[in-house]
Amino acid sequence: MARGLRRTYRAPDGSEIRALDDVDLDVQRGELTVIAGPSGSGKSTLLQVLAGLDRPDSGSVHIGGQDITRGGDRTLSRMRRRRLGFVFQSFNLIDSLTARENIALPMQLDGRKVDEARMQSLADSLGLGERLDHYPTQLSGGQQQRIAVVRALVSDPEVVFADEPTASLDTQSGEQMIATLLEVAHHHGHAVVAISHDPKVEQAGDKVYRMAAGQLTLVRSNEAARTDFSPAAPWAGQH
Ligand SMILES: Nc1ncnc2c1ncn2[C@@H]1O[C@H](COP(=O)(O)OP(=O)(O)OP(=O)(O)O)[C@@H](O)[C@H]1O
Repeated sequence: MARGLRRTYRAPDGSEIRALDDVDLDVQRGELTVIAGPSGSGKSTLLQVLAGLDRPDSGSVHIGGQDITRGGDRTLSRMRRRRLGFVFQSFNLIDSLTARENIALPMQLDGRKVDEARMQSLADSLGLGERLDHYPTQLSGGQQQRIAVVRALVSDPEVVFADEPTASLDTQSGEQMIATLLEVAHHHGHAVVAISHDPKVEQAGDKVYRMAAGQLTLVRSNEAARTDFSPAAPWAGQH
């Protein structure tokens, strides 16, 4: 996915900060990839570059055969809307819209029609099938998160990025979120990339990398993780 990424910032005293120092990364469908590491090690910079929200000084990021570090801003934002899904720390649900309307909104803003059957089957598989016509305030914190996950998945993205997905959650909701991300990777067959400080997220990862001073090292790879990935799922294998 990413090769030779470098991103340098200039500190106020004029010195260079290597936020990304020759980073390579491959992510696989059907796997939860976790990027851990201390504050300031470069995790957010990496996520931003992988998701096309920031450009590296050098190196490449390929998503679906396209190098997203090339091309103009419009191409980039279209690629982001069509090929990537995001689960942020705050779920950014709109209280005046139902769950169904919240899920549909990003695709509607992009001028696309939502596949209602896909939405329903994602919601069913995350235990939200009966809740799509509820408003966010009528849902528990855990259910709200899962709405945000369905919203990230409904456009069938190639990669789903999760930025500190458990940071704002209590222990139980955090555990539910981890189970949901694993379900999304293992059962729905998406590539899920989470950056996190949370040891429980790190423990759950199929592949775990650690960032330190802008360098990325693989610390664990669990090859058995993908055995329950079902290519027969209706949303799999369409890329
Ligand atoms: N816009 C910027 N200008 C200057 N330096 C920056 C900028 N953004 C990040 N940095 C520096 O780059 C390094 C990596 O920052 P980054 O935010 O990627 O780390 P992080 O691992 O995500 O940290 P945290 O876990 O605290 O969010 C840090 O030393 C940071 O101070």
